[in-house]
Amino acid sequence: MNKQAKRIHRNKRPQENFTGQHLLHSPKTIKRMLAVAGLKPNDTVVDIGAGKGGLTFPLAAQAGKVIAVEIDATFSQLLRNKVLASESSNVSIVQADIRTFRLPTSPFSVVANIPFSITTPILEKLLGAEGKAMQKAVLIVEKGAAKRFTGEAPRDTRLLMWKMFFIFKLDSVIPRTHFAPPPRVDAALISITRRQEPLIPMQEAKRFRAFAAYVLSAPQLVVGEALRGLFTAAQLKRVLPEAGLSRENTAQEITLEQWGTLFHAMLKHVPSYRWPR
Ligand SMILES: C[S@@+](CC[C@H](N)C(=O)[O-])C[C@H]1O[C@@H](n2cnc3c(N)ncnc32)[C@H](O)[C@@H]1O
Repeated sequence: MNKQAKRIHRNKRPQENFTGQHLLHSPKTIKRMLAVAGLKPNDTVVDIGAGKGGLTFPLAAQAGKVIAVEIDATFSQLLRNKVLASESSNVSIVQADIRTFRLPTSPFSVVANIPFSITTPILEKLLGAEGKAMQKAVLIVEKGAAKRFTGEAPRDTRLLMWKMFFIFKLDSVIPRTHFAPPPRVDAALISITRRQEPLIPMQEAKRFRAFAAYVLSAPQLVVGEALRGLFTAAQLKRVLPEAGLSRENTAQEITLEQWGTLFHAMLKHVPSYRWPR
């Protein structure tokens, strides 16, 4: 190694912990997660990234069945030993990468302190087609991500699409000191609950996202203008009041319910060859 390489090597920051092994050691936070989850004795719950079982065993005391998915071989073995030593016959340990694990096909919930670095792939999995049996997720995520997911009127079309099917709520901020070792950022507890009545049909998710991208391509544009390429002037006169919008509202002000109404209006009134793709 030459001098310069040596200097770079010495100055390098400690390697980022991509497996996010920040174990939760706060009984208060665990209790709060259980309260938000509101599990019933017959429920199936998936613990993503079970670690040493800080959440797994409290979950097993409340749910019918717990599936604990953990990528780390040492943690998985430790969990198996804990299951053998305990009375928790309702816990299955699966050593796997959550990204390739097959989700249950009958109704289930998720309660987990997930590795922050794969938050998006986890949400894509849970909230997409594979997660069609997922009823509710109670998750610890990075605080910044939690604020973004639970903010009003998102401009991110994927998040907007998810919100047609799920209600996102910020529960509480969790200080980094509740984890060992503490992560570099604070965390937050969120819940994601499947809507009883989705705002748009499930099979239209992709089409909705294209519609949202079209309308939000200029978020500060007033809706009358943003929708002019799709609806005729006469249609807009009826559609906007139906959605509770005035011409002066901007595209970024459209609420979730209004998105649903506008999308339904497009399906009903606009010929399909003009739908955004
Ligand atoms: C933030 S820790 C949570 C551990 C435990 N649930 C707790 O709260 O104490 C995240 C856990 O996810 C595991 N993990 C990381 N990447 C994973 C993946 N792709 N699939 C499954 N588990 C993963 C880590 O090994 C770690 O145990």
